[in-house]
Amino acid sequence: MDAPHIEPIVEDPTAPALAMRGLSKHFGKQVAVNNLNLDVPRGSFYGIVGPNGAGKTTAITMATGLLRPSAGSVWIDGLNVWEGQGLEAKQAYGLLADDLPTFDRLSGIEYLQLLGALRSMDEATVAQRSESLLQALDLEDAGPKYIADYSAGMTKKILLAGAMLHRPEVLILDEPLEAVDPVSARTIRQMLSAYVAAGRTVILSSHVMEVIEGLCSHVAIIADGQVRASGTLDQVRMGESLSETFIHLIGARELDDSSLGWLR
Ligand SMILES: Nc1ncnc2c1ncn2[C@@H]1O[C@H](COP(=O)(O)OP(=O)(O)OP(=O)(O)O)[C@@H](O)[C@H]1O
Repeated sequence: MDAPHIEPIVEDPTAPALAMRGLSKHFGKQVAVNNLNLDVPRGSFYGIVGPNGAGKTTAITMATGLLRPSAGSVWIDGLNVWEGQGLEAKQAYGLLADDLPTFDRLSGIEYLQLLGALRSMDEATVAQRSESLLQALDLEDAGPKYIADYSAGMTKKILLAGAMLHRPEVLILDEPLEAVDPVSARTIRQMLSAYVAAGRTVILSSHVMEVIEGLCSHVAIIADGQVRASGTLDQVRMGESLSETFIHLIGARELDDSSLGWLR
């Protein structure tokens, strides 16, 4: 296999939609993210993949100002997240991640109203956008109900609606299609593609290579807290499927049949 493509980072970190420079995170002796450098070009649909424990969630959490890095800097939409522009940066992105608070005792509609108020949006715009998002995501009936009573897929969809409500420049989504039924998944794919077509940036992390290959223009493979390959989908795949590239880069592990003989 040829050397993997790693797209060089640009000189001006305010130019990309998201720029990570020398980003590191240590949890005691555990190095979760290790001097990570990555640019997400504006207007791209950017996939982030990597094995379990690669550091994807930690990097995203630091990039969005929710977890302080041990070292390094992050710019979102040209705004320095950790050095003085964190509040402005929070207006510039929308985030869907598993451990976000969902305010279970609010209904879906109230949750969107709360987010709208926190983002200083006017009520009429919030109402109009909420209605169209709930309709598109097949949550019309669920809208007045407590989020505590939502299924996993419904919760994912209301979090997605919340991330999109203020029409951010950069949408960052950790496994947005997980637990979502195929009809809703198709709608979400169409919504995200339209979002990118309108000139905004979507960053998506997923373990499902077909999702990344079907949607993304660019991809980064992350392992051990570092970028192992990055660039356009074709630059990274180098004529293979993304799944094959991933396995070549990360290394396949063969099942040790003898130690699992008891399963038979
Ligand atoms: N709060 C924490 N305390 C200690 N270690 C942590 C913490 N959060 C993450 N880690 C460790 O950091 C490493 C990276 O974890 P992270 O959740 O970022 O990986 P990931 O790529 O998102 O994995 P997955 O694909 O399984 O979601 C792992 O080894 C994990 O155990």
